Amino acid sequence: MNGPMRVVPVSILTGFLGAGKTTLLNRVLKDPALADTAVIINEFGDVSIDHLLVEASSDGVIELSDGCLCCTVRGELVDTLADLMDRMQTGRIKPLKRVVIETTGLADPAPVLQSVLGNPVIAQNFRLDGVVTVVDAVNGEQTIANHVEAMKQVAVADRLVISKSGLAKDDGVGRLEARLRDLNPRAPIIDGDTEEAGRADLFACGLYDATTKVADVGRWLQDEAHADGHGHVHDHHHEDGHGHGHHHHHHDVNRHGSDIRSFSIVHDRPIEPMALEMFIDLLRSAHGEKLLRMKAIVSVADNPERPVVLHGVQTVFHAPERLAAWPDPADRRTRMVLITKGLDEAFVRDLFDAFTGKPRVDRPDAQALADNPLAVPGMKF
Ligand SMILES: Nc1nc2c(ncn2[C@@H]2O[C@H](COP(=O)(O)OP(=O)(O)OP(=O)(O)O)[C@@H](O)[C@H]2O)c(=O)[nH]1
Repeated sequence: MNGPMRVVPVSILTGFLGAGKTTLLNRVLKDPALADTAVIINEFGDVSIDHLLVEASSDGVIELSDGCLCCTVRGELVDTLADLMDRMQTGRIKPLKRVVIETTGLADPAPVLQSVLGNPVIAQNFRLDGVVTVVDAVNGEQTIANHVEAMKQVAVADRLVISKSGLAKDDGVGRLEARLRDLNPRAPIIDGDTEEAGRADLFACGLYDATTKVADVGRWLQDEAHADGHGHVHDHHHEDGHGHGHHHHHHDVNRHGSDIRSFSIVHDRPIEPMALEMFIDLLRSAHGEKLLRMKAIVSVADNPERPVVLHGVQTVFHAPERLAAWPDPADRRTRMVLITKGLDEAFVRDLFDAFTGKPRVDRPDAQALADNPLAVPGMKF
């Protein structure tokens, strides 16, 4: 050990699926004041895309394996923080000024906070500095009403950032602000489009203090601390007996509702633009409510050298983005991660196969699907 270490502030960046966490993080990370920040990201889905999209130097981003931070990989978070400490103390990495943890959109923040606040080893070296919660101006109100995790994410926040205000309907932002105020009277509400939201001090909130939040927050944290009956949170990510890298969705799914599923589609040939457009249109128009999140990096046949990144958040599909090149040139497969609520995986796979021309006797072909009156035009690549 090289003498006493500084206690490193930890910021938690949370917000529901697709709210705009990674977008905000990418902006804030450009602030030179955030040099020497480690970013820990966590993705819900067995094919990860997020690490390809976070624009920090690759060694600054640590990806926790498949599973959700608030349940299956919570132990992994504790291990990761302990490992960072060890590497700093032995001089293998420069002293960190800050750690930012981006949670999955489905994360219940209470157990994540408790991992940092309640673990004695972690608490010696890290302090929880603050929780920044991103709320999407288009879907936010509805999402808070429908998902208890989203409501808790707002209630525990030190700062609330409203994203996508430019896409909201006339009085949408005002109504959302009023709802946020009810749930969290003290946290400043910041418009994500402002310069303020993109500065490093967004994350510098001061020591986390649950007593300044609505009364429920203290109770949630206490409930988590006592969850195992021993007053502290155990590392339970090995409980399925499979060890690292083999976490199973059923833990997460149990916690988040039995009809929430995450699955991925991997395809190794470029996809015709029209086929992709029709697949997305049909999925969105007919099943958008059940599609909590879709994230994809797609090889499109018109220019397979430059993949397209797609983001769907409930019924909203954001404008596709063409990357200049593949983030990892060795892997040029199309990868889609979907998080659905009450939408059958087999159905979505069949739809995808139909549009990408994988023949099967008992399935309608792409033309028949495209003739579906529910399909709406619009997604152009
Ligand atoms: N117009 C607009 N689009 C935004 C804004 N913030 C995010 N987006 C878009 O919303 C989509 C989802 O953004 P992400 O930053 O990936 O959201 P996330 O919260 O990290 O998503 P998950 O990790 O899946 O929960 C992307 O297409 C973004 O470009 C915003 O303030 N305005």
